[in-house]
Amino acid sequence: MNPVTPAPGRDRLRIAIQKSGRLAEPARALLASCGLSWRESRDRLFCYGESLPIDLLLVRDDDIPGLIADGVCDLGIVGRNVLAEQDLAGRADTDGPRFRELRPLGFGGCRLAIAVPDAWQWREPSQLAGTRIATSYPQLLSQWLQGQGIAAQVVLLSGSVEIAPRLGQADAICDLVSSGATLAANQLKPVQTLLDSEAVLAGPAVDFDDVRAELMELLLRRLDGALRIRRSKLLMFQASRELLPTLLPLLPDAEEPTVMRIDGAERLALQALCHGALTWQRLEELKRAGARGLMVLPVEGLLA
Ligand SMILES: Nc1ncnc2c1ncn2[C@@H]1O[C@H](COP(=O)(O)OP(=O)(O)OP(=O)(O)O)[C@@H](O)[C@H]1O
Ligand SMILES: O=P(O)(O)OC[C@H]1O[C@H](OP(=O)(O)OP(=O)(O)O)[C@H](O)[C@@H]1O
Ligand SMILES: [Mg+2]
Repeated sequence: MNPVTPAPGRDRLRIAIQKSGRLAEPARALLASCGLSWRESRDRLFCYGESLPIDLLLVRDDDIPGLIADGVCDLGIVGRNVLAEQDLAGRADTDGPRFRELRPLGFGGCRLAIAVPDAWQWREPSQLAGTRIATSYPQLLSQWLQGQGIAAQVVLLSGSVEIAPRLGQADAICDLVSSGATLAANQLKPVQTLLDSEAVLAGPAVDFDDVRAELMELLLRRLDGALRIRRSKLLMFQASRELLPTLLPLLPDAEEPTVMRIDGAERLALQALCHGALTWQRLEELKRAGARGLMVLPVEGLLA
């Protein structure tokens, strides 16, 4: 099958994902955890859905919004940063948003931020007036500058934005930041976040009116289950009965725990499905409140 021709009759759903890069592996793993399996084409650009009529097209992440806009693909997994930038870029042709963010997916987390040289005494955004700001995100940056009423020059660079101030091409930059290591290595500091980003499942702003609507609904249902499970853990511990009123409020994101008596004693064994992050701090808090033998287990599947 030719990967860039819409599927005949539109009886299959086609999802664009990154071929290689940060989002490639987690995107495939997430879709696989929704029960999707594929047969890969020899050129490794197209994956034919075997378990469901849902195919994958493997592309550069920057191409994903355009493929959705052109109807070549129905959905895509892409960073919110790329989607939002290209949505703004295409607004001249349409009245409202061209794309819809269907689900945030919990990976590829980063932020689009303005960074200035370490030596700057940063106080407020108005200091950017009259400066040159290098970025690969001209639309998002221009929109933010306009909202702030700041007149600055946007210098468009496709990569290696962080070295622009050292090369004298710009005074400040606007780029993706995750750990902050790249900024630090270039003697820059982040001063203003424009967008918090993560990978999202994106689709066109308009609804499908054929079998793709049902396929998308099925996929979203499975995705919601898979995402919920991904964050869920089974917490097991023991405690004496009189401590329950102290311990249970420490588990606000847990479902009603299962409570079992141990050998008729006053000690209880509890297991609770927790949907929030079970950090070391939370476990230590439970221990201080009298929980013993705390154990956290991954959840492989869940059928309510
Ligand atoms: N340092 C980072 N940490 C976490 N996520 C990031 C980071 N940098 C970028 N991302 C997210 O991952 C997405 C893909 O980044 P990647 O570096 O793989 O893209 P790319 O080099 O443009 O790949 P492609 O070859 O597909 O064009 C970004 O658009 C962003 O949403
Ligand atoms: O805050 P950090 O953890 O350092 O991450 C931020 C860097 O990561 C991304 O670049 P990437 O590593 O993908 O390099 P590239 O942009 O040159 O592809 C991004 O463009 C930043 O440069
Ligand atoms: Mg790219």
